[in-house]
Amino acid sequence: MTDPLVSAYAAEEDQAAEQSVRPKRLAELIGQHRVREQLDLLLQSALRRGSPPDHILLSGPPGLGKTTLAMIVAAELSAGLRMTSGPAIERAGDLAAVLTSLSEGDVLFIDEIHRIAKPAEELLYSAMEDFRVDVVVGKGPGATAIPLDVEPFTLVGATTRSGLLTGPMRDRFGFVGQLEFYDPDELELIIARSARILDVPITDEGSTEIGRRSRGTPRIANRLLRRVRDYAEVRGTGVVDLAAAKAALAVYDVDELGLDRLDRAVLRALIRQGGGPVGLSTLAVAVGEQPDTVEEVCEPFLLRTGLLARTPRGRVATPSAWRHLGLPVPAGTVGGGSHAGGTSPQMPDLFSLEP
Ligand SMILES: Nc1ncnc2c1ncn2[C@@H]1O[C@H](COP(=O)(O)OP(=O)(O)OP(=O)(O)O)[C@@H](O)[C@H]1O
Ligand SMILES: [Mg+2]
Repeated sequence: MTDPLVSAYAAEEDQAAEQSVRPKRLAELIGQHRVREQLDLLLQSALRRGSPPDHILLSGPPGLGKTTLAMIVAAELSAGLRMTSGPAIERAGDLAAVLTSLSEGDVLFIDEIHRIAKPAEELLYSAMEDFRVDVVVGKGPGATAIPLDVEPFTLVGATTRSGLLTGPMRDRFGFVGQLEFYDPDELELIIARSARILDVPITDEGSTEIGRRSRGTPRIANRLLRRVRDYAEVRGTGVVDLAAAKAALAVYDVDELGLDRLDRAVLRALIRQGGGPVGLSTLAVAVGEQPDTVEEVCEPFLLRTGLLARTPRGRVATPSAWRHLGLPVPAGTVGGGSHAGGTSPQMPDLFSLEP
């Protein structure tokens, strides 16, 4: 099972806690400079023209700010916001009801848009392109399609798996923003900001330590801040400082790189196979998880930190992975010439062990 403490997926506790610390405007957003700049241009020009901007697709691993950005888009446009998700739209009729009730200029946010049902997806195409939907009334030979107008709106779609989107769907977005993992210093700023909002006393060393162990993910950073605060209140001085951060993160089994139990299990499974290559489905079985979770949540971060590499024949553990787990790097096994092309297994850690 995914470790609830460092999992990038939102737990129930997060949902309430996240509301208060969510940045509300583009200017408040920390990090994601590229997407922020691109969105700023898109929204400013739409505001000047006085018409809704192109449809926006946001993609990236869980917890990096897709929902936050969707809310920001609506706020920057001073537009109404409707929120739904792919899995919630089971029938085309569900979607038609949402679409025809939109007001001019509204932002419609569809989370997990890659999981929308096929008939609904096709309805969405015509709504996105022509602001029109055909609603089928009746069944069998007597069924008729009634064309209905949809007010001009902006769709903001979010996906953790842009690779799963169909071509026609992807083509209908005028802007695709790819969210990236955050650097430790950006996470440090996010933690300091959240601490201010939550009225948690914190030192610079405290936010640095939590930031570099937050797995590149603001959701995890905010969650670890709450856990270290608990520790500081119960066993420490009440201040989130370096000592409290180190002690609390040890209690919660968050390692030096912020890897969670599943990340470590993946690395161990690879290493048990001599470092790989191991195929995704075999790897998923070995760690008792869904292949989707391994691919969506674990791999992006392990790739980013240079602990895992993808090769045409499967996933391999890099020498950094062996070292991270405290194991000697076997000569010639990993880091040898076993996989052609791709990333060099010798590449340095992007997140080094030292701050
Ligand atoms: N750039 C940022 N600056 C400050 N805080 C951020 C930023 N991005 C995200 N956060 C915080 O991280 C939390 C998670 O972000 P959000 O819910 O937007 O992630 P998500 O990408 O939608 O995740 P999921 O894929 O699970 O839906 C938010 O509560 C927000 O407070
Ligand atoms: Mg979200």
